[in-house]
Amino acid sequence: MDIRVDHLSKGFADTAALKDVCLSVRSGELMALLGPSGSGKTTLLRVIAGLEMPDEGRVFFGEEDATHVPVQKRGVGFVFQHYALFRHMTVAQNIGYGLRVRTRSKRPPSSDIEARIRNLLALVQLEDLGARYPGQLSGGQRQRVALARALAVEPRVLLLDEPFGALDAKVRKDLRRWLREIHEHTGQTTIFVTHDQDEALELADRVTILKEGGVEQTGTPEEVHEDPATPFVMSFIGDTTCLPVSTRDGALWYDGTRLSVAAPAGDVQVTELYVRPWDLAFVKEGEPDALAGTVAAIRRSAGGRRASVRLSSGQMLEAEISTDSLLNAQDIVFLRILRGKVFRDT
Ligand SMILES: Nc1ncnc2c1ncn2[C@@H]1O[C@H](COP(=O)(O)OP(=O)(O)OP(=O)(O)O)[C@@H](O)[C@H]1O
Repeated sequence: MDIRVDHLSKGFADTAALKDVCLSVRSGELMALLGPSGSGKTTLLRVIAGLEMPDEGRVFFGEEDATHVPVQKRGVGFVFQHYALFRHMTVAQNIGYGLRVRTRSKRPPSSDIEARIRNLLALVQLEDLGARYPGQLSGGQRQRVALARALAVEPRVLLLDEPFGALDAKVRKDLRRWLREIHEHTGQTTIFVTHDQDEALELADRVTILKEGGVEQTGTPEEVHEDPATPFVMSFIGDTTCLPVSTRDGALWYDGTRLSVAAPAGDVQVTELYVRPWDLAFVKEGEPDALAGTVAAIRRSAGGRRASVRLSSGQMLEAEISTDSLLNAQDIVFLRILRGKVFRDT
């Protein structure tokens, strides 16, 4: 089931939570909604679910205009950060609940429900825990039960709002991998809210980045990482240093040094160059395009090691260094910018 959101706006009192949001989620796709706190991710998910009515715009489920279809009739499955399982019911009863409460005409036979529960327990790798109560499970196991329960009713779309948000980092990582595997197995159209860039990039087929209620960019993890559409996306996805630069003689200049990064075409005079830590090279003194600086600190980062370099202008620049680098704090270094991004309207 593909989902389309067309020019959606939603306000609360004096807050514009969503501003003219357009979004298409393809059938079978895992789409992440990524953005900082308050950017409108949950509101967008709730409007898609039918838990919130938009002020303007429409929501389509396939060809059907679902904007005014009540939540119970949309065929959506939810998992929230703190998903309340029924404490007095076993895991198996929790998973089967949505099927058992159906009206008689729509309820599958009991043996089919039992078989479905067994399949779902296997899918979420909790085969042996069907008889336990939620209070006897870890947080990660509980979220897996919540997902099985959401899948039990065969929803047209699965909506996940920071489902692993309350769990510790190691469990989160395991569950991420696991969710990806489940998704590959079920092919269920899924929309996933997170404020964690790594989670979005690792899990999703495509990512939509929201800022202040508006869509900044939708693209594959590679697209938003390698070709960010706006300075916000560039800074939000991965570390970035922003340098004020000017254009002269068809080149970019920073603090009197002509850089070897190509200047944008057109008449941009003063602009900003966004540089990733891994798009810098340490070079020898005297190279014409090298920026001189002093290493202020060296620290570990997720992928290796980073040097914080104070350029002679006073500006700090983050540069990736090899794990066997002999660089020390206070060393004088020379950096060449290999690659950077200039946005036209900054
Ligand atoms: N029920 C509500 N009443 C008033 N304001 C609301 C309500 N729900 C959301 N908002 C406001 O709308 C904006 C978007 O909120 P939303 O929860 O969608 O953001 P979010 O990106 O999901 O944030 P977080 O990551 O912190 O959950 C925020 O400014 C929030 O304060």
